[in-house]
Amino acid sequence: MNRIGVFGANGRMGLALVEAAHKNNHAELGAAYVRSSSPLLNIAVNQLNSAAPATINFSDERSVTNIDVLIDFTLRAGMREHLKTAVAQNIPMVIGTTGLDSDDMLALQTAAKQIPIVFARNYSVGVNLLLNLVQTAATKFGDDLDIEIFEAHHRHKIDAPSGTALAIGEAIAQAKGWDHDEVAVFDRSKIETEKSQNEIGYSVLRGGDIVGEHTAYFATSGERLELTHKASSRMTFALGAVRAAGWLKNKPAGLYDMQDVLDLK
Ligand SMILES: NC(=O)C1=CN([C@@H]2O[C@H](COP(=O)(O)OP(=O)(O)OC[C@H]3O[C@@H](n4cnc5c(N)ncnc54)[C@H](OP(=O)(O)O)[C@@H]3O)[C@@H](O)[C@H]2O)C=CC1
Ligand SMILES: O=C(O)C1=N[C@H](C(=O)O)C[C@H](O)C1
Repeated sequence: MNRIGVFGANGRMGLALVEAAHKNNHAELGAAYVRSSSPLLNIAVNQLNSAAPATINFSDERSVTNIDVLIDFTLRAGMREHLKTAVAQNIPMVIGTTGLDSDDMLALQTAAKQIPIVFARNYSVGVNLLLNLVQTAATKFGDDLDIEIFEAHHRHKIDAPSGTALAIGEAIAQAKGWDHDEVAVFDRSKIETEKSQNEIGYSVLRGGDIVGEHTAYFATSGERLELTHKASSRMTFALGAVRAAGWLKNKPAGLYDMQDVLDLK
């Protein structure tokens, strides 16, 4: 049995991960961690999610013991602290936190020299298939092509564009042989020229309880292809992350992603 420890266990994804780990036949929820200052410490997890085991209380993230894989879906600062814990204790890690900067990515790469890490900006099967489909679309149209990415999420999401939108854009840039940082356009309000075809435009909606929607548009003269993924439950991401945790056990140190887990490369 894979004993899973979930950081940020009181968060939206944390509560879904706790449930997914508990329900998985090959995994067991070992611990549900919250910050050391949290008022939830020692409270039963199933008071917040009735599908969680009655036997596990929220515990202090500084006391990680007897865990096979750690999962982190928190925020940048939390992820950095949790990464240090995983490296210090030599525990494999699954990370879904988005909104990371280049320094955070460097920290992930450095840590992955010592422990195996799966880092994915989306743990759904559909989005990981989409990452391959957009590469085909980007290369099969001619040069007369405009590429745009739209994403929509719930009102609580703080990073924008979403990690998934950026992953889609990076996959397209890679297929086109472009440097993503040079072709990404996040704001057109100050641009007074026509759109270049060597760019990837991003747009964002935040509202209500939208779990996560992404569309890549391939618009050419005379036709338009729209590739859309819609997540309708956070449990999709949580189940994917628990699947990644099972895949990660006994893997050598290295930085992996969900396409490795799903054998989509
Ligand atoms: N890769 C994927 O498939 C998916 C990724 N995500 C990503 O997961 C992340 C979490 O999303 P969501 O669950 O909606 O967010 P929530 O705001 O609901 O939860 C965030 C959690 O992180 C904890 N946290 C925040 N900062 C710290 C810190 N410095 N130290 C320790 N713990 C901290 C919070 O604790 P507290 O309550 O005490 O502040 C809370 O438990 C986001 O980055 C989101 O984009 C989401 C869905 C799918
Ligand atoms: O914050 C979310 O909710 C989500 N975040 C991820 C992202 O930034 O792409 C994945 C998913 O779309 C939900």
